[in-house]
Amino acid sequence: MGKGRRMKKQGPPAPLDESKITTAFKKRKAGDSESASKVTAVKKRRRSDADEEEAAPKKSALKKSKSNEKKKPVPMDSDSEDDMDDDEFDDLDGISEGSVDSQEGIGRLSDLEDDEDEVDDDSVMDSDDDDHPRETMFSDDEDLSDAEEKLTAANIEGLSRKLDAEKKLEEEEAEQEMQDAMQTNIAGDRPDVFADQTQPGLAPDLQLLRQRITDTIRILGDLKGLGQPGKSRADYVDLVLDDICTYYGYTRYLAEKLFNLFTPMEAFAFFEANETPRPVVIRTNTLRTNRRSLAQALINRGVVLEPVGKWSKVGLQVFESAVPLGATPEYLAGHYILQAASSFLPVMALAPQPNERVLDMAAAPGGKTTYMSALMRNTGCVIANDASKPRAKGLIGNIHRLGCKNTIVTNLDARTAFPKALGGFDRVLLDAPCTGTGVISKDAGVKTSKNERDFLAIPHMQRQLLLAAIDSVDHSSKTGGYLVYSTCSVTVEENEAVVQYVLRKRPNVKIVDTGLGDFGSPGFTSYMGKKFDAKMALTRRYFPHRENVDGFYVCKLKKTGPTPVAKPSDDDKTSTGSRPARRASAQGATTDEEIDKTPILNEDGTAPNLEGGAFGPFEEDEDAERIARAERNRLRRKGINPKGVLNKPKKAAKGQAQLNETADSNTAQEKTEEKEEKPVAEKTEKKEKKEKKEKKAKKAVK
Ligand SMILES: C[S@@+](CC[C@H](N)C(=O)[O-])C[C@H]1O[C@@H](n2cnc3c(N)ncnc32)[C@H](O)[C@@H]1O
Repeated sequence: MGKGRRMKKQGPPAPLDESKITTAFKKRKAGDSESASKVTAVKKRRRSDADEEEAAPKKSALKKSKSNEKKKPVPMDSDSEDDMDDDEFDDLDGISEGSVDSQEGIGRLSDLEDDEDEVDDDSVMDSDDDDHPRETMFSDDEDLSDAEEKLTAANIEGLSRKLDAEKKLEEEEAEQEMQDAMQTNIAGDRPDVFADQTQPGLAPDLQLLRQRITDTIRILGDLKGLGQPGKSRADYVDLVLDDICTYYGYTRYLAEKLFNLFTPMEAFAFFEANETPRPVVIRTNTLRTNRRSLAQALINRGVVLEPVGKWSKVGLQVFESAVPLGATPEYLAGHYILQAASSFLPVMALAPQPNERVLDMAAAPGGKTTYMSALMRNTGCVIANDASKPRAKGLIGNIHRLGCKNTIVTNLDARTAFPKALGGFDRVLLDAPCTGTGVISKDAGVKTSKNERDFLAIPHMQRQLLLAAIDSVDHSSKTGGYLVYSTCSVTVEENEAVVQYVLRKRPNVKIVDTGLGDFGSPGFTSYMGKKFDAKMALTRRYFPHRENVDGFYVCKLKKTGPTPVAKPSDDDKTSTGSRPARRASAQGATTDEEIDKTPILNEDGTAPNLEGGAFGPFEEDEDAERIARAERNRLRRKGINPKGVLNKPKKAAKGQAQLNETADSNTAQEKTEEKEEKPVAEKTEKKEKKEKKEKKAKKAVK
């Protein structure tokens, strides 16, 4: 499967099978990928030239603008909106809608108002029966398909027949090549992957390394048949992990964590997918235009695109562009935003409705805020919060550019600000700061920058934020009462484990269907011996190698009852209380009068067991102890006696301080603001080493 072909469609793929993965093996044979993409680009160019000839009468108007333009691979100002520079947003501040009107192509754009009846109906709804997945939420998309298919046909006509034939041929060749390779490998009955490949003084031969990875993975799939006598599964896993680290450049810690999420074969496909960029996608801003008009305008500028897939009514996948997508008049006029396809999903799951009161807890740079605002048709109110001031500025830039008028930006730490400052929302989105293991193709730095400490500190912050999110929802909302938790990470610690934690702390929430249909895979219901809530299967996971989108996790929760008003001592940790209750307190009413005391029952009608922390505040000590335990284990693994290194009485407090600091800065999105902090034990180790050195030096002097 070539890169271009993989980018062509983003719909739900067939379940991953071995043949797909073996094709992936082929794709990244040393030096292949670049030439493959070039070939694809050339093919596309050829294809679109042919298209132009075929569709000549239809496209005479388009041809004029296109004839002298040579198609180029999508140039952009940034990979996606999530990665935009603040400067870029600042540049947009001075641009008014009026000023854009004088620019090229605006004749078409000014017609948009007449097209009101054609504006894509991109509204989304909650599932009627929360516990049972709806048939599909995408069926109404089909109404548009006629018009859009014509448009797409004008743009990418000819992609099909000729390409299909080429594709078939390529696939047959690939299959044959793979078969040949497998035969060669299998022929020497049990491949000896442990034979030393290194040549003294030379860097590892990447091709040999790659071959050994594929061999080892194959052996792991049939250890009995292909394994060497005396070698265990652990030996092979150890070897393949070492090779993965060398070949792809991961730390051993992260490679192992990611490897453990999949079968060895699938893990390889995941690591491979992280080496290639995901398709470029733009989201139509339906506050300003509709997808058809936008596509037409961009086609006129030489952009090759098509609808992203049946699952979205507003997404356009861009294959090639003669112009930078972050600088077209349509972009500047706010007709679209560069936004990764998977980041549409949390908003679609939340399904904000017109006139609701919605909170976006961690909103910058605003891809999801502005989508929510569009779904609400600029009615109601979206509170868009972000703890980072520079990022909040970018958020404001996007809100202005996209014409969102129902949005208020706040710059608060959502862990403590909500619901204290504001609460009682109909819906809350928590698109949490995370380690970014789902977006390694965009930020390869994640491969080496995320360590054990991050995987404790970041989930710690995520748990705090999610409790605050739950407490900010009005369970009695007539239209909502929902919240969505999402991350762009694929690790269990940041996803299912966080949700499991809040289910224990807040029996007044339950997991409901995301409404995202079959796209993606169900969340894990167990992992490494840990069992999660059975409904965790209703949460959705998205992977680069399965859906060809950024890795993402989406969980939708419904608040079923009030969060009791916090005890005064709890207030500073995590404030709680529903809007009616807090309003009552503010008005001097006794909370007894106002609080809905209807007991929250289990699904089977029995009373829940509230012992062991239910409705408790966020437990700092519990987490600090968790961190300290992990630190002790880490030291033991290194052969260091933790007792000698860690100062017991101080460690919890230090661990906590360290946690909070890390949580503030150490996110994938804020990597530029990251501070280098050394863990307590590391610092102590260094100090000890320094002292030893000094002693040695003194001895030497004597
Ligand atoms: C994944 S990004 C959000 C992306 C955004 N939802 C979008 O679609 O464009 C996470 C954001 O969380 C913010 N953040 C980190 N800690 C926070 C906190 N304690 N309170 C609020 N926001 C926080 C970061 O500044 C970052 O912008």
